[in-house]
Amino acid sequence: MKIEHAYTIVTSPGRNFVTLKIVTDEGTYGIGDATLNGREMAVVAYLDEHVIPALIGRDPQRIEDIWHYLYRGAYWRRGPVTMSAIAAVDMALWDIKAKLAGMPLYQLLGGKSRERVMVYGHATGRDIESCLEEVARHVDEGYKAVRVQAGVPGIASIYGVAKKDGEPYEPADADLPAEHVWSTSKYLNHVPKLFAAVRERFGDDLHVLHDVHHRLTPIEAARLGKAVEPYNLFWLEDCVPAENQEGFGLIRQHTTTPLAVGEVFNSLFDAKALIENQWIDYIRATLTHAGGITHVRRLADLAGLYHVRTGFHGPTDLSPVCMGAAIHFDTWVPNFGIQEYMPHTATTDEVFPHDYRFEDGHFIVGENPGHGVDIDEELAKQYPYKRASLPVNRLEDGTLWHW
Ligand SMILES: O=C(O)[C@H](O)[C@@H](O)[C@H](O)[C@H](O)CO
Ligand SMILES: [Mg+2]
Repeated sequence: MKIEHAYTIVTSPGRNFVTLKIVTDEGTYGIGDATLNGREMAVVAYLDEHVIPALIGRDPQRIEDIWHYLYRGAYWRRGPVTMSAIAAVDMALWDIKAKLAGMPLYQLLGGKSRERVMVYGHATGRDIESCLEEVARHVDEGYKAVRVQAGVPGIASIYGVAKKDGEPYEPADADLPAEHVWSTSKYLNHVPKLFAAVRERFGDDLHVLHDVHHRLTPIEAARLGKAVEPYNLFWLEDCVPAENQEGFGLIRQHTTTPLAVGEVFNSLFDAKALIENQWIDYIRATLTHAGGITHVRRLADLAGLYHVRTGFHGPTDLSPVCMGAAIHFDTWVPNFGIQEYMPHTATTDEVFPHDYRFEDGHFIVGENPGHGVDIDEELAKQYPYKRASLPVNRLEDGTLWHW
C-alpha cells in the first residue's frame, strides 16, 4: 500500500481551519487537523512545500517511521509550525490504520479505560453577575466542570471574555493583532472575589477552573494560588509563561492549588522538567500542536509516572478533527484528567461531520472505524480563508506583555 496523494484544505466556517487529507493507492483516506491559530498559512506552506512531496509513495502503515522521518529528518526540530504539520500527518495515518483495521481509534490505542470523557465548558461574563449566569447555564446543561473567566473592573478587554455577554469567545478577532491593556494588580485583587461568588452560589461539588493565560510572574502566581485555595479549583492554568519551567517550582512551594500548563507546548521536552519535578498536575499539550498521537502518547506515559494527568486543550480554534481524535485518546489514556470543550458552530459541524457526542457533561466516543471525523470538501470551499490574528497585550505603561 502506498500514499498516492495528499493535500491541505483551508476553510473558514466562522474561523480558519487547516486540514490535511492523505489518500492511499487503495482508496482509503485519513484526515488530520493542522490548525495553528493566527499562523495557519505557515503550516500550510510547511506541509505543501516540505512534507507532502516527501510522503508520496511511502507506506502509510509505517506511522512511526514517517514520524521520525519528519521529526529527525527535519533537522530544524520542534516548534509549533513543524509539530502541527507532523501532527496532521500522524493523525491522518492513525485514521487510515484504524479504518484498515475496521476499528475505532481508541481500540487500536489499547481499548477503553473509561466509558465517557469528562469535559469542562467555558463560562464567561463581563462582570461577576453575568459570569455566574453563564455558570448556571452550563450546570443546567449537565456540565460537571466549568472554566470561569470574568471581566476585571478597570481593564477594558480581557482574555477569555467575549465582547458581548452570551457571544462565543474568539480571540483571533482582527486581521492584524488588536492591542489590549493589562493590569496585574487589578486582576489579582479581583479574581478571588469571582471564585468566592461562584462557591457561594454553586457550592463545593462543581469543578471550577481558571485560565491565567501566561500573565503572572511566579511569585504573583503563588499569591493567586494561595488566595483561591479556599475555593478548591480543579486547576489554575497557564499562570506564568512556561519557557522557564523552573518557575513552577517556586509556585509549587507556596500553594496546593492544582496547576495546568502546556497548550502552547509542541513537544515532550517543553514539559519534561515540569513533569519529572511534579511541578504541575495536568498537561494540556494536545494532538494538533504537539506532534500527534505518536508523540503525545509518549508525553502522557511520562506524565503518568509522576501523577500528572492529561487535560487537553480544546478550544474552537482546533477543528472537530482534533477533537474527535482527542476523544479517542481520552477514552484510552490511563492517566486522563479532563477535556476542554468549546462547542464549535453548527456551520463548522456541518463542514466536519463527526460521530462523537456530548451527553451530561461528558463526551461519548464514536464507534466508526478511524477517529470518526470527516470533512465535506465541497461545503468547505464555500468558506474562504481570511487572515485573523491573536491580540497582543500591553501593560498600562505601554510595555509589551504576555497575551
Ligand atoms: O485555554 C484555552 O482554551 C486557550 O487558552 C485558548 O483560549 C487560547 O487562547 C486559544 O486557543 C489561542 O488560539
Ligand atoms: Mg488556556
